[in-house]
Amino acid sequence: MAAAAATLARRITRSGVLPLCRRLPVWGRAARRPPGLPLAPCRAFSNKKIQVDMNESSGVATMKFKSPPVNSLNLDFLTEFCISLEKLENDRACRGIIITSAIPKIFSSGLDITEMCGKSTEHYTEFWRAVQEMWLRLYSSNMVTLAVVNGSSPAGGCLIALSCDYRIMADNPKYTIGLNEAQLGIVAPFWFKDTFVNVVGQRVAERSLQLGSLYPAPEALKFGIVDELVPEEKLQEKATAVMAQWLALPDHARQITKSMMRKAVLDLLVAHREEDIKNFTSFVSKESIQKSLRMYMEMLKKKKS
Ligand SMILES: CCCCCCCCCCC/C=C/C(=O)SCCNC(=O)CCNC(=O)[C@H](O)C(C)(C)COP(=O)(O)OP(=O)(O)OC[C@H]1O[C@@H](n2cnc3c(N)ncnc32)[C@H](O)[C@@H]1OP(=O)(O)O
Repeated sequence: MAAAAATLARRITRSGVLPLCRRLPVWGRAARRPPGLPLAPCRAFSNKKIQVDMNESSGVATMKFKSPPVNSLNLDFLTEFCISLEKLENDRACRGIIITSAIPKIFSSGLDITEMCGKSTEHYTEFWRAVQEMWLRLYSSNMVTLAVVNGSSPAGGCLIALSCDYRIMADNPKYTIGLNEAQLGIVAPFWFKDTFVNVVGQRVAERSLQLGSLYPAPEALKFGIVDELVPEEKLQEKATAVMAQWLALPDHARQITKSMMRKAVLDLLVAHREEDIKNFTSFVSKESIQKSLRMYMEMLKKKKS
């Protein structure tokens, strides 16, 4: 596992573009399972920050974020996330993934702000490439991707949910979700924006992005950021039912349709990846941006006392 992580990290950071394997539609992966063979009911693999349980009889993997205190997306987390996605993508038995959190009340707090503060240009480059890689893999996945948002999910956490095919959120107004970058004095990059527009439409996205709005769950439902609200104790049951509904269709038709809907947005980042990294590094390296991020971190810490 450590060797695989190191290899992937090297590939992400050195070669520039990690080959996005199996991006094109896979024809009926479930149909290739040898008929009549007994299936092991469940397999699991776990890294430091993400637990994956694979149910082979349903072909559904559950990926649980378990990086306390708040599942922030640092370089190690992103690398593990990419490795887990790659493993599942290449596993013919896996047709769907449920992405959720093992940390109570938090889905993910978004990008780890400390990765964007006081670091070198090389570090910002490596970090941003990993963020891009995570999104490219998730948004282009052939599997059915279902976000079970069982806690707050600002910024990068919201991006993960938006990149899935369907979003179920716990029906709790204390949990918020949204792309709140503007509140930190930073700007959601074009592919965050495009992903958001593809889910909620231009008007809601423009207003929400300019205001950096974080929506309590009921409002998130109203604006289409999530598809359903479910009492927290019913999330698992609902996720299983929704997944079964999506998996009832032939894989190839769903996959080609998904690829058709998302291709333009994916292609844009692939074509402008290096430029996007340069924009990010020069943006976060500005003293004014560093100051905003430091103040935001201080505000988070003060809020406690
Ligand atoms: C020209 C255009 C060019 C564009 C170029 C690109 C520009 C840059 C784009 C960058 C995009 C950024 C995306 C992001 O995701 S930024 C991150 C945004 N996240 C947030 O705003 C969430 C902040 N956190 C919270 O609101 C709360 O912590 C939360 C609701 C998640 C949980 O609250 P709770 O009360 O349960 O926990 P605490 O607040 O006490 O937090 C516990 C500790 O965790 C630390 N923490 C929280 N969030 C983060 C984070 N995102 N990164 C790092 N650390 C985080 C918090 O400080 C506490 O730490 P301590 O225990 O040490 O005090």
